[in-house]
Amino acid sequence: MASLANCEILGAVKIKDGLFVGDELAAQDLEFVVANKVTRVINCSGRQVPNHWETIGVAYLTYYWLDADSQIILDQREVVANETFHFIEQALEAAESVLIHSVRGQSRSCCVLAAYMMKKYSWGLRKTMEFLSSRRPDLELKPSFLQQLLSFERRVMQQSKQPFSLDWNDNNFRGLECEELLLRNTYMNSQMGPLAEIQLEAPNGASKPTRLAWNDGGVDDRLRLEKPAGAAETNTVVTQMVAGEVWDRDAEGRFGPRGRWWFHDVSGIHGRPGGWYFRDGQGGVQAAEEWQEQVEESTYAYVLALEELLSKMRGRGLGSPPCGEAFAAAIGSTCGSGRWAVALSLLADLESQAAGVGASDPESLAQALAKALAKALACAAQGRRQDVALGLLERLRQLGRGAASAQAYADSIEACGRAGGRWEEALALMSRMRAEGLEPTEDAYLAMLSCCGPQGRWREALQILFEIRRSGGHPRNFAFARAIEACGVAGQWEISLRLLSQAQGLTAAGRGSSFSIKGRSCSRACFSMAILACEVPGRWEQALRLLQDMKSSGGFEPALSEVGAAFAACEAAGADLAADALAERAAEAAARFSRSAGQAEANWRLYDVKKASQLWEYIQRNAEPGDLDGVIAAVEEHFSKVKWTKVTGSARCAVLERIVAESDLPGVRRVLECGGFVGHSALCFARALRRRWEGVGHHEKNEWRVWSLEQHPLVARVARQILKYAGVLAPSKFRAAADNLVGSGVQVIVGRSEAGIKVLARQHAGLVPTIDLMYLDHAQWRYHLDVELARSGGLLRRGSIVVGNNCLFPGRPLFIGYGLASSRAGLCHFELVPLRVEDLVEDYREERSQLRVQLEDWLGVCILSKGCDEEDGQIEATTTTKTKPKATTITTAAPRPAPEFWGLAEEVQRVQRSSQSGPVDWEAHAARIRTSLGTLLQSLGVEPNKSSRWLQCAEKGGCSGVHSQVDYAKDMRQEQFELLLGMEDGLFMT
Ligand SMILES: C[S@@+](CC[C@H](N)C(=O)[O-])C[C@H]1O[C@@H](n2cnc3c(N)ncnc32)[C@H](O)[C@@H]1O
Repeated sequence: MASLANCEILGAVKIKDGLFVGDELAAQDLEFVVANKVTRVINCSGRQVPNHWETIGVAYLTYYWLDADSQIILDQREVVANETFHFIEQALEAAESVLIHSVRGQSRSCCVLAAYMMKKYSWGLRKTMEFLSSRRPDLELKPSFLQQLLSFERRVMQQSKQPFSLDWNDNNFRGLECEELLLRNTYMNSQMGPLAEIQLEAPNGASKPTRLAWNDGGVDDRLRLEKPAGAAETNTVVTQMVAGEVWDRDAEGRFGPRGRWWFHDVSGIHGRPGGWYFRDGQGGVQAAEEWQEQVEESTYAYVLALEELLSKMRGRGLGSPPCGEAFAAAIGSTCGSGRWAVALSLLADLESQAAGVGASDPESLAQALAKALAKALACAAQGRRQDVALGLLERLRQLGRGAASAQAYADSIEACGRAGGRWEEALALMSRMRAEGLEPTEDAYLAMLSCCGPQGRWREALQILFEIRRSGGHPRNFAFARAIEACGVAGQWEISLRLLSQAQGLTAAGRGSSFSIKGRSCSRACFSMAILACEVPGRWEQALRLLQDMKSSGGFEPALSEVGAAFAACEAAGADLAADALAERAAEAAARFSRSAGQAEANWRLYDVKKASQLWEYIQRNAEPGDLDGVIAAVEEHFSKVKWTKVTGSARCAVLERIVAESDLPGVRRVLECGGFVGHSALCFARALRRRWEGVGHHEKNEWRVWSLEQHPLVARVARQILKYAGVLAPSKFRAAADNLVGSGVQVIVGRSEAGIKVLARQHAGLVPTIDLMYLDHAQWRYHLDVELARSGGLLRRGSIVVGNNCLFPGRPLFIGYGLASSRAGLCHFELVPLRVEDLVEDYREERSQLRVQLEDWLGVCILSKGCDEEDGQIEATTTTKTKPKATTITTAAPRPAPEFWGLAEEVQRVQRSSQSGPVDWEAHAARIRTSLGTLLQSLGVEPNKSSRWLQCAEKGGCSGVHSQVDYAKDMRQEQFELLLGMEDGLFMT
């Protein structure tokens, strides 16, 4: 008999009297609505399905949710749960009916329905889902909705005054109200029928009888369980059969109760042998290492399965080795999927078992614990959780008997690197490892080099190359690439080039490396790092030659970063010689090169260049030359009405201009911006600076300046054209340094921000700090690092203001973490300025079409309380000249973002990366990051400052012109980021 689970259910399904759940067909079925007296509808898919019957008086509660894992349905404050609950109850009290629908009626709507049932009857989630799936066997809740329901269950249980019913057989059903009793009986009856059978189909479609096949034939042969026969074969049929209480997907991917245990006849999933198996009392087999794969999709199933496994293990006293091993594997898979809290509690559990008196096999428990700790440590390193990793290493050391192995140290060193190049701690680990009699492995050396490279620790990096050789090994390309990077960052370009030729010899000898750096092969990375090493010192001839070698001898097509760095090297040389002609020639050389490199063209982000050029044409058509206000208005009009471009936008610029206008004395006169793009923010700075300084006092004192750093040479060229058209481009022979002002204006510096800052700092050496306002609007990883570069390079003073854009959307968690850490260290005052901005994002449904959304963003504002102009033990003087004031550099360790911020940064990175290759659901991302950052900040007692002094711009009319009002987030319900599609232009500011 075909199981009901195989049926496709169309239309509405009755859950109980007066309550229906359905799909889009049900939503438009007037006959159904009238026949069932449906007077209220909860539309969970307002974007996809219109409110069909509003016009005939049906009341709607509409939500614009996506059927996506990132969608928040059940918010922590229970706004949605309460709203829907009362909406349903009101209809039922009036003996009318309610339809809850989405597009397919299987996920969003069922999530709302489940929350209602749980609240109404005080049922646990499992029981509710069992009931719902008896009514709607094709239930297919998104895993994250289940997770939200799980949290909802916890909250409701805490608040509930009456006991929760978790099971159909709990004893309190006798006292049930008539309605609930009816539901119980309905459910029990449904279990007598065909639903009890779960039929699985073999891949060829033929029905396959369920069968348990133990790989060891039931003889408890661990070896055969570990590596079953046929494990190497691909496409081996995996029979998954269930009996009991665990919820999971079936072979067709349907979610439902699949019994009390998973039984895998695992003879290799896609050719991948299974791992450790846990054999339960009834002879079931749990492939613990397969968990992650199996349950990634379903956190709920995961947690249930884990609980089940644990209680079984506890029941059995964890006595036998397979249990301990399975425990270790479970911890590994838990950490691997980022469920730290679960993993750490598992570890604590295992530790207390191991420490317990009378464990039946303490030796194997200790081994299992060591294995679990090591596994968790490796996962912590991958997850950039240095804090967790070092804690775990310590616990391994305490276990003794070599538990803290060389690999554990290597993983810990890697964690230091991944958590932001914490090379000092990594070095300390290296020495401790040696002190404990452990020889560093190749992994440890490579991890150490990964710490040193980005931090410019070139001496340490060379020392490691030397040690690898001394220990009889051969440094591979990976090691060379990192060492070349370290030398480059430290300005040792000549050593970088020498190392590159050694690495090339290595590749020629066939001793390269299979590793990769940022997705590129290491031999390619060696070239890349060497070209970057030429950027700051302006070694443009070498850079261009390397580009050629890279292609001719390496066979690699240069990408944007490499061509851009060569270009910037040319520009830096041009700037040094104050010769436009040279810069022009260098620019041509780089552009010619990019034209000849097919792949480079693709990587050149021509899309950005095209948009920038379109904007430039629009400005020429719509603004007069020399009319700064007119040019800014044209940029903003183009942004809001014609095409979205990644400019700062007027709401944010209003705040920036206000900062320039109203900053405390001595005031903002010199601005450094990272990420100039077409110069929109630079234009706004120029306008505010002009207003503040021009016409004030003696003309020499009126000068102001903006340095705009932009890595994309072709975009930077467009920016120069626009700035020139607006009449604010600095004269061409304008020196970058601040000591020799010869007029006000904006100077565009081409190249990576870190290079630009170093060039400025070098030219500026020996002078008082000059940057009054630093604006960060480029790559998220660079925000805090560039502030530190500017600070340590002597560019920032006490009272300098640093503003980071996009802190909430798309998110700059590291900058927030850095701001908070600096503020705690007494180095600055930090605040988050909330803004409600309208943005256009590309619609994920129709590629390249645009979606207008209103969303919240935060500007992170740091006001330095200590600059590099201050004498205090942390600062050392470097140079003094007769005519110039003392210059200083800071030698203290930079404040670092706390580890929790790194995970969020990864998340932002993932989304930004995927937006480069395809459409992204930005609204869902906005909602997710709002929740995660909000929760994190709440735990730190921080919240955006709604009464920030920088916010009242529009109200005061302080920043005239095109700005519309800055309306900041007051009502957090609005954070659902409703679509403003269909709203009239001009209603919201841009
Ligand atoms: C959001 S746009 C800046 C918008 C600009 N502030 C405005 O209002 O028009 C970011 C720009 O940063 C540039 N960028 C990204 N990473 C950079 C880096 N490390 N150094 C310099 N520029 C960078 C990108 O090429 C891009 O043009």
